[in-house]
Amino acid sequence: MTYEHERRIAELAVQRACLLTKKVFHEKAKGTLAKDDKSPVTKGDFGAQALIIQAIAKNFPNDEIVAEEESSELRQDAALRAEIWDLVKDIKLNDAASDEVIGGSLANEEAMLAVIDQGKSLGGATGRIWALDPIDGTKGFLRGGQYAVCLALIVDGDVKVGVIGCPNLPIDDSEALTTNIGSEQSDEEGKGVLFSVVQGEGAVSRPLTNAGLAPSKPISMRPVPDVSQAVFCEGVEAAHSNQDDNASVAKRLGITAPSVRLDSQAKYCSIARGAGDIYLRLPMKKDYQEKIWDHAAGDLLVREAGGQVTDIYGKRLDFTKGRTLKDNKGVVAAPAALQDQVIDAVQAVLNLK
Ligand SMILES: Nc1ncnc2c1ncn2[C@@H]1O[C@H](COP(=O)(O)O)[C@@H](O)[C@H]1OP(=O)(O)O
Ligand SMILES: [Mg+2]
Ligand SMILES: [Mg+2]
Ligand SMILES: [Mg+2]
Repeated sequence: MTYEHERRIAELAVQRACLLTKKVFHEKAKGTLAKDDKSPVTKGDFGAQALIIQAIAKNFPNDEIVAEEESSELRQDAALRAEIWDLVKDIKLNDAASDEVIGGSLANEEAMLAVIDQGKSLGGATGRIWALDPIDGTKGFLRGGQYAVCLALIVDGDVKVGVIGCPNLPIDDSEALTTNIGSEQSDEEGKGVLFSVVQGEGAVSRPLTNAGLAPSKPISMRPVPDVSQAVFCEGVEAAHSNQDDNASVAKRLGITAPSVRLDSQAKYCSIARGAGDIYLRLPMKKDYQEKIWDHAAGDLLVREAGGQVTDIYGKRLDFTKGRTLKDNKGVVAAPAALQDQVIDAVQAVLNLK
């Protein structure tokens, strides 16, 4: 089937990167730095980016990569660089055949820095471009909450493949509906899900493992007969989306259940498997441009699971504009049958009509 090879490489690469992020998650010192925009980056972000780009470069050497991180801070910090190299050089899938297809050890620290910097593509409307967020929700990762390792393949501006690893999400879909997954200390038994999707082939999930891929099962959004019965998801960080506006939209729709707050693209994953129904990300700042690596995989996952994903104007997310979604504002994702109603409420709350 189309893109099956890309999907498998992406799944294995994300699964292996999750072994590294889980290791860092349990370490007290996560090697946190503040980037120019004040957002945090950790050993986990750099290490996961190196491992995933290595797998893409080995299998698809002509593809471009738009990735969140770059190596300049590490080039000035020998101690941190050595700590990351220590992690990266030892992480392997516990299944030789699986590790082989994404493996081939990096030679040394310098090779690791070079591979991290292969993620500097400017993106755009043509060609094969991977969008990589090695840790989405770094603040959640540092808080002990949800985070996700996210990878998507965009071909001529269209998302074809999406893979998201969520080490702290419950494996059991229904448990996810009843537990306050946003604030729970996690990463124990029963946690860790790998989501994947290919355009036209549907969305699936499987437990994350430390070896080869576990068997997958199809996932879909759950039917919501009446919008007032919907559960909505939103981010934990109040600076990333307008929680007051999100609440006003919910109220307008007659939704009384409290929101489920969780960091990262785990929100797209949750609604795609029926653990919640609507994802609202109403803008905080007029000038913030969402990044393609924060949405590409989740966008396709939700659409293939029976949903629609648009911005606050009801426009599909446009991945042809470079590294950011500069022609979109905010994100609204819902079951296809409810999307118009939700967009109407969003536009009323934001005075857009
Ligand atoms: N002002 C902002 N508005 C929307 N998203 C933001 C803003 N600042 C940072 N982000 C991004 O939101 C994502 C996390 O979303 P959520 O809060 O839903 O988990 C991160 O990728 C984060 O980027 P960064 O990686 O630079 O921190
Ligand atoms: Mg992110
Ligand atoms: Mg990130
Ligand atoms: Mg970040």
